[in-house]
Amino acid sequence: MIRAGILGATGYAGQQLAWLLFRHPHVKIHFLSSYNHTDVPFSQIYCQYEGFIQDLCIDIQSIEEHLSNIDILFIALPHGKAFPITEKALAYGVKVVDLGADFRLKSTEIYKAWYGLDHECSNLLSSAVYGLPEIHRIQISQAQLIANPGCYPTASILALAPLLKHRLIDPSSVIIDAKSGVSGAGRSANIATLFTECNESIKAYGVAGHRHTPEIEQELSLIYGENLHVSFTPHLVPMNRGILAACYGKLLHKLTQEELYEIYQFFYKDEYFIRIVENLPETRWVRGSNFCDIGLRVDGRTGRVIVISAIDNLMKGAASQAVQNMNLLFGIREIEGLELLAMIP
Ligand SMILES: NC(=O)C1=CN([C@@H]2O[C@H](COP(=O)(O)OP(=O)(O)OC[C@H]3O[C@@H](n4cnc5c(N)ncnc54)[C@H](OP(=O)(O)O)[C@@H]3O)[C@@H](O)[C@H]2O)C=CC1
Ligand SMILES: CC(=O)N[C@@H](CCC(=O)OP(=O)(O)O)C(=O)O
Repeated sequence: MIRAGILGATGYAGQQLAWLLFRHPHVKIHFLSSYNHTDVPFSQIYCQYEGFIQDLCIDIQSIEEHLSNIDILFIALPHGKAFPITEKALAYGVKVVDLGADFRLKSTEIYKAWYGLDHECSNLLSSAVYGLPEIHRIQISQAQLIANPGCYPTASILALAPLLKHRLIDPSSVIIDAKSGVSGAGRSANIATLFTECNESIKAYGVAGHRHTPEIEQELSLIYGENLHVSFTPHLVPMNRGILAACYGKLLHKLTQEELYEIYQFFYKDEYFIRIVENLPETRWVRGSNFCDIGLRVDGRTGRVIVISAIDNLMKGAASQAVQNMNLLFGIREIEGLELLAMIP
């Protein structure tokens, strides 16, 4: 059995991960940790797990003494909180999957510019692998430290990768217009995510400055083979879960929709979790699952292609992608524990 610990299990991403690991046939949860709910049963914080996950949440400060008893540590903490514990866990030979952003960006200057924090573990950045299995599968399987991607970057990169890999669009023309459910903002109290502040309303935020922009650019530049910039605008929509990304690019050659569908189907032909769909994706079709659904349309009038992708931000955008990465790290079936997950329309 793989012995796992979760730091930040009481957050939205952490609790979703706890449930996936609890049901995983090869995993035993060794500890769940919390910042504000120490010694409280997990099932009292998330009552849907009553009768299943009864563990007491341990104090985040005390987890060092548990490192010798686990094989993998999942970190689901706010940005800037993963540094010291990651170093300690790796020193114990524990594999680490960080669901936050602390190891996603390869440049410490870019991290500082977008997160406003000094990077405390620049020595680990060259060995950290960006955990998007459909793009970096081999590197993930050989890594010790995985930087689990952000939710918007997961949806955006998967939607645009075939177009940029095959150089089918002008890289300077890329626009990503994305919408997220409110759980993407986490469980901590925040006026912007109060029911009355975001129900029955849609708003753009982080315009021309959202911190997922450099993450998307870093990964799309790698795929394209040259540095590129994107315009990325996220929106908060009044639903609990889900991300829908509409990605635009100017086609460099005349291609029909059918030809582009064939290119996408071939690009993702071996990917269980990517579904290329004729009907445009909707968040309800991927809710509770690790799927990323992708559909597209060619606008012959403007010469643009519009690719739409949908994921569940707490699943493929966070927890189930972390499990997919763990499966690769331990050489077990990539879809183990992730197939037939409830899809709740
Ligand atoms: N929500 C999402 O859709 C996604 C989230 N992520 C990333 O996952 C990580 C967790 O996000 P999410 O679950 O949404 O966040 P939440 O705010 O819901 O949870 C944060 C967790 O961290 C703990 N915590 C809060 N403050 C501190 C602190 N100062 N020091 C140590 N621990 C602290 C909380 O403990 P307590 O409950 O006891 O307060 C809780 O367990 C973040 O890095 C986020 O960016 C990534 C992709 C998607
Ligand atoms: C709706 C909402 O607020 N979403 C979050 C993104 C959540 C995510 O993917 O997070 P990390 O990069 O923080 O891990 C945001 O825009 O900041």
